Amino acid sequence: MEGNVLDGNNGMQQVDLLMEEGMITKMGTHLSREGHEVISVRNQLIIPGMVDLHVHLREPGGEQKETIATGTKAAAKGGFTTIAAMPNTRPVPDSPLYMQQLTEVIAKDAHVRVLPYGSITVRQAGKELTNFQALKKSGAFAFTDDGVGIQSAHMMLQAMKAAKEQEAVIVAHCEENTLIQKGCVHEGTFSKTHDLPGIPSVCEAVQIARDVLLAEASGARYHVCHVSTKESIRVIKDAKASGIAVTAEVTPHHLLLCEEDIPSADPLFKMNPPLRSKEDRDALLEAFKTGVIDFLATDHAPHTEEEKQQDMTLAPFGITGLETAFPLLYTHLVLQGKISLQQLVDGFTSSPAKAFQLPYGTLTIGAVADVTVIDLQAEETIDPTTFASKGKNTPFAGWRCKGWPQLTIVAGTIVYKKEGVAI
Ligand SMILES: NC(=O)N[C@@H](CC(=O)O)C(=O)O
Ligand SMILES: [Zn+2]
Ligand SMILES: [Zn+2]
Repeated sequence: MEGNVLDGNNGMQQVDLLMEEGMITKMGTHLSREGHEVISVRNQLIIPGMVDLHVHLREPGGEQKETIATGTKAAAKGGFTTIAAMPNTRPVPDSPLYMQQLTEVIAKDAHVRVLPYGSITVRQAGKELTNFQALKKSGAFAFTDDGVGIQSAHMMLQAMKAAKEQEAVIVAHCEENTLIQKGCVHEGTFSKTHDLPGIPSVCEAVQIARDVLLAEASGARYHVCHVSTKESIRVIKDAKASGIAVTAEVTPHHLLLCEEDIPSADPLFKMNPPLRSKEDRDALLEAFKTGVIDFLATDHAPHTEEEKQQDMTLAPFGITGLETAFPLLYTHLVLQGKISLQQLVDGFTSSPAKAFQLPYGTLTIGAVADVTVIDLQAEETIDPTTFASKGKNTPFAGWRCKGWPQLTIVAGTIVYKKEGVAI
């Protein structure tokens, strides 16, 4: 393969990549082409295969919203080669049996690498810890109850102790339920003008503050999902300064949108955590640029059109993200001069890999041949009807973007090629 390589670890180079048996075996200029199939993408950008550690695939139990087949097809189309699947499915992967059943479907149906999360508590009900050792043995990559916050400090401490024993990361959706009454949007100007129940910023930060102290007490590795408020950033920054092993992610929608961008009580703008204030959005961008927030994750959360046609209070939380993440951030942050291309690429490759000690997200000799090719010039309008995902629920329909993935390679095998692309 030949082209311009931008790697979070190694910068931009014009190189040839040799892939053999799923690995990168040589990199350099003027490598011999003899006996090899040549993929020439000279005017395009080659980056490490992208990593998204926060994806809802919905299978088992929610196949009307998404399946492992459709969700991973969407991932491949979005340039992702490794994704981590959230456990808020039915059943929840809270036992070795359910975890095994899940890994069997992944082995059979997935178009990209899928790392399944095990749940922290049985049925994600917050009452009883799962068996981390048994779950890890049957394939759990890390532990989370994403979709709900762990309400009990005692439960979270037990979870962290168990995770430390297994050298696994605790991944947390932070939301203190006693501070919310059926909220559906950020408690702020939009909730007031539309008379909708709000979700206050403090319900997130208060749980992160509790958890970083528990992480310190237990010595566990702790990761915060979808950070949305400036107060959360302050807590994470202080915890990092104190040497606590915490990392954090931010979604494209929280970097690009705020409550002022919600045109009406439209459920396509309803997600959890909600779009916050402009100050929160700006603080998130700054935190990502300075490394207080470690990496990017989509929180791809597909739902059916019927579900999203209900009113703002009844519709489920969540928006799709896999197929639009790179073009959105490239066009509306990189091309606007708000972050560098390197920061965007790192955020979806080397940074999540580093935070979770995964052997992906880099193009180096001996690494797995996970590669994504992007055309930075190609310009298209986001059209949900063309999504590979079953979930068409995006607030970004109609946005014009550059930087569309053209080719996605997992362990040396092409899993996505954009229609009409010559290689
Ligand atoms: N983010 C969302 O708005 N929804 C997620 C749950 C979650 O990530 O908390 C979902 O499963 O739909
Ligand atoms: Zn969540
Ligand atoms: Zn989620």
